[in-house]
Amino acid sequence: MVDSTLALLTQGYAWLPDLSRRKGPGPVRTRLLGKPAVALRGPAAVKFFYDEQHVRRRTALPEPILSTLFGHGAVHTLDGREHRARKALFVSLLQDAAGVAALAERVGEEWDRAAEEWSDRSEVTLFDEVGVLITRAVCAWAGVPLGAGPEGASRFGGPEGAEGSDAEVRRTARDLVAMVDGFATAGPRHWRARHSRRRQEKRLARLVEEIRREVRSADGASSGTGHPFTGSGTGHPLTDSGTGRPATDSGAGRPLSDSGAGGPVTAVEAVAAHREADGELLDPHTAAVEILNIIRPTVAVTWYTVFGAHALHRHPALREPLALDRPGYARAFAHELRRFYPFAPFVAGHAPADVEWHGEPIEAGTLVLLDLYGQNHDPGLWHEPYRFDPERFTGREPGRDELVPQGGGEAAEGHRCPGEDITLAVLSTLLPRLARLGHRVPEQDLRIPLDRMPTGPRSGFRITDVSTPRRSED
Ligand code: HEM
Repeated sequence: MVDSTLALLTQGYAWLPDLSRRKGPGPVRTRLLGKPAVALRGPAAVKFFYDEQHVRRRTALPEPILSTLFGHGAVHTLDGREHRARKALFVSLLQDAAGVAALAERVGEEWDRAAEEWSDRSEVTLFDEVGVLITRAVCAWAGVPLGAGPEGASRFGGPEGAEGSDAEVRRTARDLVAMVDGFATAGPRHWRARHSRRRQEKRLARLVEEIRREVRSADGASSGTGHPFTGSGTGHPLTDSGTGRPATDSGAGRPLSDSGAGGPVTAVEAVAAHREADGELLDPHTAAVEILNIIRPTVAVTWYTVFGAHALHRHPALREPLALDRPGYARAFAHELRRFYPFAPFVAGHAPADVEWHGEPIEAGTLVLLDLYGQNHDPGLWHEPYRFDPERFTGREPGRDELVPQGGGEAAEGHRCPGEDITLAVLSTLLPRLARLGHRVPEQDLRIPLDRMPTGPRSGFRITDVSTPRRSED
């Protein structure tokens, strides 16, 4: 059988749908990186794929993807008990309704501040600016200091003054975007991604060590009992867990919202305090990897925001219900953006033993792909799948394994993305603002190349003559 690695790299999102069309219905057999592979799609395939008897993740992700997108030792690479213990940390942090709402509110405030500034500029590239404003919001929310800024001076000696802060926010945004942008290419974008990841991992590992030192010394000063990080009874999650449960389950306070007892607990503090299935803290490097697995994909919502601008430009009639905040419409629009536009192409794991899918044998060691992009455009599941229509989702939520841009199954049990609430909340905050933003879209290259991964409008979506709703009323 022909190896498809080159075809994947050159055709991008079109590769698997093309192969499926050529081979007809049913699983698609091919080879990737020299190994036998089979691609599946559809709600029943989602159930099959997310059963660990059928698919395991540990060795499935190639080194170039780990060194750019996810990080070595990331939750994405774990199975079984180790995965469930680590995943509980993400689920408790990222599916806490108050925490999600607090993040979305911050993103909205940053947009409002930025939009005022855009109106003083002759032209703005939306992709760049949205990346920066989400970076600013998510880092403040997660407890990642970026020099002095609205939150005040850094505990960790970042550059002082608003200018220093702005430069650092932009540098960090560039790194976070680069990690996503360079995972599926062999050229300079890939090396930039590796470099960005190394820089951010180093910095965040130092932050974790510093937080742990601070807590140890505070704990020593207040109680003077026993070994730090093991049940000192101070109520701080870093010292109070020791149970193998994630710190945020300890009752020490709700993550990311002011608990009133023991003060707010940030995502960074929760990761620093998290204990693995064996009761051990994460080593600082892995903790840094997982902090990045919270802030990097939040910044990746930039891609969908720009797709939102593209959709509104192509379908101006959809602007009004968004701008007027018709109940449920922004969420429906966000679902349709995630279905229609290409982002994650597929997810992959290995068959741990000889297994069978609908009578088709899948040999142990076979790479099993779940075709996310293909499923989101499957005419058997979606009427006119290549038509952008948010009304598909008005008045109804998609089925668990039907719409799968961020994986399928249950987030708490399998590898489904734990960041869907955040993705939807951030988009539901930004899309109505985007629809209300006065602007012009000058002549530019808005094509979205399917052979580039990840992709987006080539121009980054440039806008001119920006006016904010308040300004235009002045
Ligand atoms: C831009 C929107 C996003 C897209 C397209 C996306 C897509 C995905 C996909 C396809 C997976 C893999 C599912 C699997 O392996 O079965 C995943 C996993 C993950 N995502 Fe997202 N995601 C997004 C936003 C977020 C956000 C906002 C966060 C966190 C704040 C996040 C955190 C994670 C984590 C930690 C995992 C690993 C889960 C595990 O292996 O158990 N993602 N995401």
